[in-house]
Amino acid sequence: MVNNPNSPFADKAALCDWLNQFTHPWLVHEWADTPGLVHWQGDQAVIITLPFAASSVADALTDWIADQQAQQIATDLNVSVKVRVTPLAANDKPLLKGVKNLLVVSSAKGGVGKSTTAVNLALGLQALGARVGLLDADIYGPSVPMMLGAVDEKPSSPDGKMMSPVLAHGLYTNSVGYLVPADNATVWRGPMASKALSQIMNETLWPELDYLVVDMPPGTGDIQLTMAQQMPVTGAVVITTPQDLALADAIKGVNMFSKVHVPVLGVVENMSYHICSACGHHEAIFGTGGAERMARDYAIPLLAQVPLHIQIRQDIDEGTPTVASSPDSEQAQAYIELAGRVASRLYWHGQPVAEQISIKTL
Ligand SMILES: Nc1ncnc2c1ncn2[C@@H]1O[C@H](COP(=O)(O)OP(=O)(O)OP(=O)(O)O)[C@@H](O)[C@H]1O
Repeated sequence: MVNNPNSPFADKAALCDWLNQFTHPWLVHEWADTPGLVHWQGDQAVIITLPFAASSVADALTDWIADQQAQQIATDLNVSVKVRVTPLAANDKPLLKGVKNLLVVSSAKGGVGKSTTAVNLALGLQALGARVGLLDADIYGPSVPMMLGAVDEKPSSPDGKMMSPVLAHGLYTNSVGYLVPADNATVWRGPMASKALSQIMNETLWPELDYLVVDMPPGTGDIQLTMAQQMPVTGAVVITTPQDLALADAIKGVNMFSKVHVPVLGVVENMSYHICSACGHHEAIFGTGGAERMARDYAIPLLAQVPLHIQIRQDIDEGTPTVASSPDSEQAQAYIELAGRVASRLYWHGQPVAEQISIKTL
């Protein structure tokens, strides 16, 4: 109960009622009532902490409050809005040391744009104010070093045991591609591939990260299943393309995660429609409606429809992914929007864990 007679609100519930008038697609109805988000001791200082990558929401909320105060509402309060990502429980496994949330990006078949999406999604989370790592676990086609323009980099190992990730475009990254030339990795099979994978998974010394995005090998076989089972995964995103066959495969991907109790956040339809680089015209070259139908029939959220755009391919081939090179473009905004949806769904459907007990070694 707040007893300050000068306060515009009788108590915290009244303060939260006021804040709940601010709405955003990434916030739930009556978001301000969520424990831990609004701090107010009854004095003039109110601190709002958004618990997932959402700096654009923080900016919009700050503007809304300024607007309200310009209308003489709550003028006595000094409200600050910040983002601090909350660690979430991951299928009963202890979190990776330093990593608050582990997000896997997967596809049932190769070539659908899984790595391109993983890289731009990681950069999108970063654009929303998070500290992000990217683990390239695609041992058969480790493309992350090339996509980040870091093929000549190598992780350092100050203690001769653990690897320090390579920093590229602000992302902390590791990949078997840094350890062996990309051409060799594609011929790896069985034990060699598993050994390389367990090495980068267990011997990387991640700094404090809000999100670690893992680019999985394509497919729904044993190796993917084992990985999904062994990692402390907070949520999975499945990438597909609009063709009927790819959509049918995406269901396999969703089912694989369900088997090992990993929550699937939803599906991304990549190359959903073509944007002409000359005139900006949108054309649905593979037809429309398939992903929406699948989402409806199988109750899987459709997280984003990413356009097919020549610039996405050119940027990533040059090692400067679109979200890093032209963050204001329509294509980059599609990835940033995806990142916000992923981060918000992860939080609102997740189970927060206390930070001091969450950080354990695997
Ligand atoms: N939305 C897009 N617009 C234009 N080009 C794209 C888009 N998404 C992916 N690409 C291009 O398609 C090709 C395949 O993409 P990518 O390597 O990301 O697929 P993948 O599913 O990770 O493949 P793999 O199974 O080999 O790992 C790349 O050349 C990439 O630049």
